[in-house]
Amino acid sequence: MKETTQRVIDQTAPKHLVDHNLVPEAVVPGVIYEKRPARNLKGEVVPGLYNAWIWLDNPTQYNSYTTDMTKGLILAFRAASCARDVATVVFTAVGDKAFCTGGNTKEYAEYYAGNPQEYRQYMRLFNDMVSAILGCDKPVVCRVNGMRIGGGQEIGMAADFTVAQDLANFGQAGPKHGSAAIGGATDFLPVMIGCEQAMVSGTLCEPFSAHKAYRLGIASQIVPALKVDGKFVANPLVITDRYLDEFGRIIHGEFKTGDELAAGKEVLKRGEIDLSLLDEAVEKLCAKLISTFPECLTKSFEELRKPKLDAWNRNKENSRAWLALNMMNEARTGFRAFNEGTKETGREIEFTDLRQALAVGTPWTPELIESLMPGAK
Ligand SMILES: CC(C)(COP(=O)(O)OP(=O)(O)OC[C@H]1O[C@@H](n2cnc3c(N)ncnc32)[C@H](O)[C@@H]1OP(=O)(O)O)[C@@H](O)C(=O)NCCC(=O)NCCSC(=O)C1=CCCCC1=O
Repeated sequence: MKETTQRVIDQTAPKHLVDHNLVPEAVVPGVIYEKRPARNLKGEVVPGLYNAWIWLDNPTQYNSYTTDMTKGLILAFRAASCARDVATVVFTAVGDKAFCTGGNTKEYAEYYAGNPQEYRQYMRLFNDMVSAILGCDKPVVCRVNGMRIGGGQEIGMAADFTVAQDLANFGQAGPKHGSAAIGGATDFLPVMIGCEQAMVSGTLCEPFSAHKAYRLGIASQIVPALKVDGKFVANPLVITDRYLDEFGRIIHGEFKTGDELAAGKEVLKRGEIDLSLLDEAVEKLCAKLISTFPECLTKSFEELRKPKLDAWNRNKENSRAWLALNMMNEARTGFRAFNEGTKETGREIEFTDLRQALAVGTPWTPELIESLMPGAK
């Protein structure tokens, strides 16, 4: 820093700063709040400036968020938002398998199933968590370290930027597990990728590869993460070397099938995952962001958030009410099926059995739900 600027700081900066945060410090298991020194475009540390790295830390359950973790995230985003010395928030998770696969299905199945008034309270926290991301006073970069599914995709899309390692898949799970993707996905997806592809993602629950997410506009950058024989290679399970098939359909970013897939799996087995390029890309983006006027940057991202924020604010209260009541039947069934099922029995219900029962007017009774559980005779 120039000496003259330092002198002005010494003479005019207040000796005591008012704390605008709600709580002095929040330590919630499952969420890590870390301040890392910010770097400039040359990669040098900038003294006195930081990026707040907010980590989901529940890797054995694919970084799904529990009720306590939603509280931790609200507080962490609030802390980062208020911290004068924090320039950018990096929102990420521990490990290389998952960024987040949404709400904790064990908690959903064992506590909230059949308990709509409790789930309604939970949804207040969930909504506040999404709003805390969308309302953060700092730009938010989602560092996608692994799959981003269900509510994980929703809180990830609430961020301003998505930078992903290319083995990560992106998608929704709701209609397969007894929910609707109305925790943000139905608000954000149409404005981010258009109504048709949003419909595909939000209803069919077939994940997009990172390459497809990048092409459609869910991610602004993807980087390779698999190292084979010391060299980074693109996700070998995905078509990345050609754009069109013989009929002119886009196949770039689609998952490989058949022999090509089998060969891809062999490559995957031989490799090791290295997220250093992901970290480099995230640091570079953070460096670009601090190389701007702070208020002009803030005004810019506040305006650019509006299409997502408007849709979210329009729908979030109704969505909360609907999701609470849905815990009485479809969520109660779907989340229990995922929680109680196994690889052998499957973790989803036989959807056509339920549809056949409802088609002849069968009411939702505990017996109907039991009969639908995977493995039920
Ligand atoms: C498709 C999957 C994401 C990944 O599948 P796969 O790669 O086959 O891994 P699994 O063996 O299924 O998972 C590994 C272990 O992690 C546990 N796990 C995974 N996700 C969760 C979760 N969300 N909560 C708790 N535990 C989870 C899994 O049980 C495995 O552990 P185990 O001990 O059993 O070996 C697949 O995992 C999957 O579909 N996961 C569930 C996705 C999901 O349904 N999420 C909730 C969606 S709904 C939601 O998030 C909502 C948000 C707010 C609004 C309302 C709402 O519904």
